[in-house]
Amino acid sequence: MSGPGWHVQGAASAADEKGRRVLADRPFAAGAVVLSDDPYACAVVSEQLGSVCSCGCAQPLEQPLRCSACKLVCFASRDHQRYGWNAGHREECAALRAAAPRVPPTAVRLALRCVLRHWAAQQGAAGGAAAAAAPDRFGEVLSLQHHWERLQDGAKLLYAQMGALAHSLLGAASPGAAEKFTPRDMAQLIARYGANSHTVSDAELQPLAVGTFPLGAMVNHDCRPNTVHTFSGTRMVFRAIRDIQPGEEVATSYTELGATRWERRAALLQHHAFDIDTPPAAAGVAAGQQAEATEGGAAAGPAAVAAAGAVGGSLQAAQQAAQQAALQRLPAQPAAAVLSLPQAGAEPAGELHLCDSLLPPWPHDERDVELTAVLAPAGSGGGGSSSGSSGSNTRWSGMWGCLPAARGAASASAASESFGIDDELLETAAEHAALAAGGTGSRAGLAGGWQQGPAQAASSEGQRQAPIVHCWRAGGIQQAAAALDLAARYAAALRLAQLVDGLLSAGSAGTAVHQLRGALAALDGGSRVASSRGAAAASAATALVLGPRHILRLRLLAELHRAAIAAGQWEVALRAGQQLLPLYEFVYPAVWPQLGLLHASVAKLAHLLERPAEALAAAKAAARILSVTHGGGSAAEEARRVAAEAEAELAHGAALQRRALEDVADVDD
Ligand SMILES: C[S@@+](CC[C@H](N)C(=O)[O-])C[C@H]1O[C@@H](n2cnc3c(N)ncnc32)[C@H](O)[C@@H]1O
Repeated sequence: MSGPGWHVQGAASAADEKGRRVLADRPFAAGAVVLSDDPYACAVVSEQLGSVCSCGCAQPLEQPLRCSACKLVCFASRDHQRYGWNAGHREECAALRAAAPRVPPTAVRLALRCVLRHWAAQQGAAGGAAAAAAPDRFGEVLSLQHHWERLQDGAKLLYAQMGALAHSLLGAASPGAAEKFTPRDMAQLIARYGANSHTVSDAELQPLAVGTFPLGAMVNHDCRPNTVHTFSGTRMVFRAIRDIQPGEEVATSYTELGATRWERRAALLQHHAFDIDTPPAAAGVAAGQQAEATEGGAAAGPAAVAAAGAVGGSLQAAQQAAQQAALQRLPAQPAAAVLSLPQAGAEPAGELHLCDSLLPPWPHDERDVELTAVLAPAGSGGGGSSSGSSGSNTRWSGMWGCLPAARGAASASAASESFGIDDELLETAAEHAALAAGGTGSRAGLAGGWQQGPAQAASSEGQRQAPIVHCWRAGGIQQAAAALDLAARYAAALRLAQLVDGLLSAGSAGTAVHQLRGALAALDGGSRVASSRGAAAASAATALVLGPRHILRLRLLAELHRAAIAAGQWEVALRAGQQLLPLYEFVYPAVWPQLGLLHASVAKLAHLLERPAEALAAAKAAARILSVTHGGGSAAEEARRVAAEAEAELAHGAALQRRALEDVADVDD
């Protein structure tokens, strides 16, 4: 496969896990379109079915025209409806009616559209109509990797259940197609989407649809990508975010870059079945060598444990164990001590895991030290374990916590092997898939792959999970009470972050703003969560605070910015946005959609609040970034409009000031 300025190269060998890749054949300057692709099939995400056209254009609707038969999907106009009907909705409509009143998950609807398109192409070919149609790319879709053999049991079960559902609906849509495709075929097609489909989003990164892009899916992942993809309608466009040289691999990011390395690793393992920290595949590699080989070179993580285990046993088993640990965000070293966090109402209490380590106890990169830094006030006696300071605070060490994903599907492997799915499981799978298809994070960047499946199902259960907060400090934990106090504030903030979506959709944005501000103040050493065991000691000991670039601070500020806009609290939103900008500059490439959109949001807020100098600076930055990431388009135009208006306001203000000065001079004369 090749195109103007690029070609797809096959895997170097059978052992080359990266598989096919896109290579540049000529230089591409920053901002240039490298390649683009139309979807073979796409399906509007469940929560947008009433507000986005389902003819295949994914256009937002002002006056939705609902299909009178299935009463589910909508179209932009009669023309779009006619086109959509002939392009596959006729058959899809029968399937949707068969499923009513339930709405099949997005992945199931996408699988139906894909198979129905291929079936129609085959029927057309059989009827001699092939010449009129574009070449059928279904073979390219089938060439995408489903990684079935590497999937976790829970993922296999979910895909098997969705496959069974898709097959039963295919029977209603097209009995002929249902004879050709088995439930297993449908399950493996859906598993392919797990690693290869993309969320079609609008300029603001709001999800509209999910599509399968056979060429777009050839672009591999890199945590330091040289392209970014955005959408023009449903067309997926990859643009260079820096100059690309001939021979260089074209890469994008599949995962949110505003994250620690171990979070990115877990997300890529979960959704794309590859490991960015795979130990060299040679048995007998010493754990120490492994630690040196990790990016950042400082921490022995699960990869090192895997290699150590491999010395005496199976390398593959050790790697799998390491990957399981990575998926659960478990550090390699056992904790030196585990303490219970104070109970928060009816919620499970949570734990603090204390670790004797200077650096994060996972394979990490140099940014992660900043993203997890904990500071102690200078002179408190708590600092000095490492270099670095912020204001009067000095580096104490690090803290990172999460609400662990719920587990429990492990016993399901037998069912998934046999596809003997009972109705109750099918129902659960559909619900999980609906959860997965809805509300996923284009807000969080969704740098690519459709974040779907078990992770979302698990993270929704994660709300009821007890937080685990890891804290590390070299030379043993001398100040457990202070660590416990900060960890309690950390855990409370994690729980709150899980509730923000619910508060916003319940119309309680003001409450979300209030609580988020309280959480940020608490993490900066303001009022603290009382710990029965640690409060007294902590107040006497060092009051630890989060570092200025801590990942939790970034996430809370992003939520505060969003909630304050929803609440119409412009001052709070502007301030949160301005505090967030340097953090985004730290985690994202210099040219990246989230960064451009945040500058644009800050520009609009400053403009609204009549602060033209701030508006102008932010609008110029937004226009510069968005004209690369979005290739101009409405988002960059809007930023340019704000810049022009702010400039005019500044000029007007300067003219008024000049005139006032002249008037004063006249009076003096
Ligand atoms: C969207 S496909 C990319 C095309 C793929 N290489 C192929 O041959 O079909 C995603 C899959 O490519 C592989 N992949 C992508 N980026 C990778 C990376 N940086 N390291 C290892 N494997 C990668 C993984 O198997 C992943 O599930």
